[in-house]
Amino acid sequence: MALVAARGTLLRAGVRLGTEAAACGRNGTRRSASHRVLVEPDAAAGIATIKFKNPPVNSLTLEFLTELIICLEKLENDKTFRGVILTSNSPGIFSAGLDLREMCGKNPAHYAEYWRAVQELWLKLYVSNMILVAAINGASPAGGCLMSLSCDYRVLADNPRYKVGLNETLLGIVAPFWFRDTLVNTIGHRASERALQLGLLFPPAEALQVGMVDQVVPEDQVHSTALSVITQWLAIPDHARQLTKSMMRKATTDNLIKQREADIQNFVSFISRDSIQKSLQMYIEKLKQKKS
Ligand SMILES: CC/C=C\CC/C=C/CC(=O)SCCNC(=O)CCNC(=O)[C@H](O)C(C)(C)COP(=O)(O)OP(=O)(O)OC[C@H]1O[C@@H](n2cnc3c(N)ncnc32)[C@H](O)[C@@H]1OP(=O)(O)O
Repeated sequence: MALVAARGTLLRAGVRLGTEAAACGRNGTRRSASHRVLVEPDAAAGIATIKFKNPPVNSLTLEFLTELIICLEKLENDKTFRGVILTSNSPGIFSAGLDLREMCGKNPAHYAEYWRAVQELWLKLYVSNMILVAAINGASPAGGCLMSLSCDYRVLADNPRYKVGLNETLLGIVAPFWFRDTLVNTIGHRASERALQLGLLFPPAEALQVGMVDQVVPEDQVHSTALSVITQWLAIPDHARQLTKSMMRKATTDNLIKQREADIQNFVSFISRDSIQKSLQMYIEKLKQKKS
């Protein structure tokens, strides 16, 4: 049902599915997946690199989310690809997380459609049968960080400006339980409690220390490191690795699946509150003022 909704959004957005299907195909040459998602397939290696291309900051707009979901689904169904690297086409910004404009000044039906797409992306990433490695080549707050936490391994470029973390409280909003669970599963309960309450954004050395990322490497080695990690993981028999991943992660995704509609309703009523709308607007203003 979610994918049908996602396809509906794409068609409304004027994205041609035929073009996108071709883009996630198995040719060894670089192709453009859609407007916002580039896929570089290496069929011989069984690895595809997905590059986010939603300027200026790769924020997760509904259209971008939808394109990512469909692209991941196509790769998942194409047995050529056993590993995927997620990275940004614009070094400096991995992803600014959820698009604030999707959560501001819209109607409840829009918020519901948007949140369903956010849930769907997380579900696709978190229990993917493929090996997912995040090559984090830029800042990655909130939803951007969630995407990387949903991968199997994270490589972060060593640049003090590239902070990662779930900073929702700084916006006056609350990370939902499945964001929390993803973080807890990665860095443990105590570190998550502190990070979530304070909305901490960790620079590379701290991110490594707390376990938000698995490796910090010089900026120009992020992709090659991700590639060599995937190559190591590819040596493990797929069925054993996949069943183990599922055993580790399924309870967390089942928890959302069984209360998915309630989670959407909760998001819609929370985000529609006047006080939350004001907080978000103030935050957007602060981002604008930072420039002037
Ligand atoms: C019950 C559950 C309820 C709620 C849960 C909701 C969960 C939400 C999770 C989220 O993901 S919320 C989003 C959190 N994201 C952020 O806090 C990131 C904010 N952005 C930044 O910190 C910075 O923009 C950056 C570090 C990513 C990049 O910095 P820089 O390169 O200096 O770019 P600018 O700040 O100048 O931004 C350029 C441009 O982009 C706009 N923008 C930035 N982030 C977002 C965003 N998340 N959504 C939409 N638009 C964004 C920014 O306003 C600028 O726009 P201009 O029009 O001024 O050019």
